[in-house]
Amino acid sequence: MNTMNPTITKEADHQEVEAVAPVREQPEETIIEEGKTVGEPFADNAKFKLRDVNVSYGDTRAIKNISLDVAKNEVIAFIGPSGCGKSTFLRCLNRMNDSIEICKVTGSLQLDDQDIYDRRRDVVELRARVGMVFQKPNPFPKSIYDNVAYGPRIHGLANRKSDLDDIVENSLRKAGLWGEVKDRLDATATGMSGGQQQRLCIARAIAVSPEVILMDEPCSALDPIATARVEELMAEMSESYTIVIVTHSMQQAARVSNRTAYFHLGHLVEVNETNKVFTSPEHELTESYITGRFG
Ligand SMILES: Nc1ncnc2c1ncn2[C@@H]1O[C@H](COP(=O)(O)OP(=O)(O)OP(=O)(O)O)[C@@H](O)[C@H]1O
Repeated sequence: MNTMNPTITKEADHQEVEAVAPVREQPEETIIEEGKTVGEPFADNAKFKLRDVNVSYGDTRAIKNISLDVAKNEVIAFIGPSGCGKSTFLRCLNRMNDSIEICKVTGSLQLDDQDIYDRRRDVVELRARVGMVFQKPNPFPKSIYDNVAYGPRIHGLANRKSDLDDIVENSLRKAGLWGEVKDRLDATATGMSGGQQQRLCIARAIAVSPEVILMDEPCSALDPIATARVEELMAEMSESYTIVIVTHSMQQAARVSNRTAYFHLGHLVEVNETNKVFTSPEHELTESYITGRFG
């Protein structure tokens, strides 16, 4: 870990980030010590142990020496201005960055004390354990039933049709969708409303019995009613799953999460109980962001 000899980074240096995603009234005088996060980034019952994580796209550093634990069965929200690295960091947790050729991830990333980036690791199995829900609902152009049954089929989770039927029904129930679709399971999923499609994608993730669900701005394409439904669902799901959510909405982070992590230009500035982050943040950058001074 680099905290013994932290690199001092002046934030005005990072033109490449600002060029892509302009951040208003960046407090330029604020110095962030690389690898130094204020608050409570570590947990006793860690599901993920992430240490000294760096991510680059070619020559551009997007994640700068971040260390964080994600606790079992917590809901942790990643917030911060556009381009600060929230999605990049989230995608490390189930190796979704693997498909980006110029993306290089270094550091120690462990799930249940096992290296996520071990060469021998089966990435398909990893992504079944660590499921993902994306910003835009992305159901397959198949029936509602087949969308949910797809994962269990390829992972061999059901031997008989009746087992598969049970998995589909249970997953749709957990996603709060069963009542709305039980009479039209053969209808095509792309004909559903956006909110229903997103809950279908959650059902699809749940169907392979994941331990963790990563959510990358899951409500940004939804109206307020559909958003409220997904947030209710997250509260129910948090009893069974560890949830990591990237959100642009501070209100959403405040409503759904136990802990909040504030990212800034690739640094993890602060991690604390959500209530503390929004009522008495420790770092001046967190305070500036949550009070709307920039971002
Ligand atoms: N595929 C990619 N290739 C090159 N650079 C990328 C790629 N994806 C992200 N980046 C860069 O990495 C940095 C972090 O981006 P990232 O999308 O992780 O930020 P974010 O905080 O999730 O942003 P937003 O809130 O706008 O979604 C940005 O400078 C971005 O331009």
